[in-house]
Amino acid sequence: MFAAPRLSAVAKRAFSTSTSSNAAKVAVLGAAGGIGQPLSLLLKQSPLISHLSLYDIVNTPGVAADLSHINSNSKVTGHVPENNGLKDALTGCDIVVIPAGVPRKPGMTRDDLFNTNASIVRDLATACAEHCPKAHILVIANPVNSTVPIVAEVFKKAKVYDPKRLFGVTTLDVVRASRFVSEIKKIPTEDAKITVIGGHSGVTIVPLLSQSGYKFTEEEVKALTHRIQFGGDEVVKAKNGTGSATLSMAFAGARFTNSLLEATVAGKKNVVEPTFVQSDFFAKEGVDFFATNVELGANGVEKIHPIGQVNQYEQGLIDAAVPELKGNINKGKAFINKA
Ligand SMILES: NC(=O)c1ccc[n+]([C@@H]2O[C@H](COP(=O)([O-])OP(=O)(O)OC[C@H]3O[C@@H](n4cnc5c(N)ncnc54)[C@H](O)[C@@H]3O)[C@@H](O)[C@H]2O)c1
Ligand SMILES: O=C(O)C[C@H](O)C(=O)O
Repeated sequence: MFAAPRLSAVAKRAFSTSTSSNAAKVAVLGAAGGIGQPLSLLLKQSPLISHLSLYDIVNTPGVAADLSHINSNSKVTGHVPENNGLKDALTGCDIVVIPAGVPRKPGMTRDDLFNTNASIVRDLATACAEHCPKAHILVIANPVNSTVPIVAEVFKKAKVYDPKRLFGVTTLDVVRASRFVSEIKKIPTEDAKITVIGGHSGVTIVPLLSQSGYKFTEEEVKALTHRIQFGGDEVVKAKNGTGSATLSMAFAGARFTNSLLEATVAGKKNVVEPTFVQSDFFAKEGVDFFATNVELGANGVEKIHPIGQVNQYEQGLIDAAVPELKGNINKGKAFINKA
């Protein structure tokens, strides 16, 4: 059973007066996949979506027909590549969520997915730049540290890049951090708000436990940090060759999409989510994308929150993350800008 999305009073008000002008067209690209299906189910419950547009290279007509029987108010359409399917899926979109791409198997890093997923994301981004250049693009496909710069470069080439509208979805890292800390501290998850910064792979995932308001032993900090950084591997190992996190990712992807809808469609203020966006914290080191808490507004990124105070251990984590991030980001950029 999937949890219903959290609806704020603002979203409920928008629902009660729902018209097409205060609800959005949202596309999910890769909608028939392990993440795509449960994510689409969760999004079907949003009163802030008027049209849920599902695209995949296979099986979306069936997924769309199934979801379309749910008696929430959004229309659902399914699209495959034939007959201009991608164009129809994207035209008029306000938000595009991209979980299209292959997942890891045991023994692989996220970077090992680059060879397959870079071209999938490039081609989908090219279509977005053409058919919905003003849409907010939410990238789930791994390696996020490289696929987000790929989308940026494609949009730059098409002269439609707006850094306020491009997001790497790193929500799963804070969802995990909250759950893992709540288990150790025996507190409700809503009281375990953990800031996670950096990127979305291994050592680039940097939890700032010192900012949580809780005290941890040195041993707890090391164990928790490792578990948050490598939480994805736990799932990949347990799934034993059949994929990576899908259900928790769908939950996290829906949380981020719903937050963006609340900020962009319902006009809610002070909506803050962690996300991997263009930012200049480490521009001097050649790192122009970085995940931090970001306030979302009508046009996407409203305000990038500062990293805040970190302790010596966390500074060491940041120092390890930055060069790795630089390599991942440059790899994505080079893929688009190669001769
Ligand atoms: N950002 C994160 O936190 C996070 C978390 C979990 C997984 N992921 C990543 O999300 C991606 C998807 O994972 P999954 O488990 O859903 O995989 P999956 O294989 O179950 O689903 C991927 C879907 O993408 C579709 N697809 C492939 N090429 C496509 C194209 N050109 N256009 C449209 N659709 C296409 C496939 O047909 C498939 O239905 C992976 O890259 C995975 O690593 C990211
Ligand atoms: O671990 C993976 O490959 C998928 C995802 O990035 C995750 O964090 O679960």
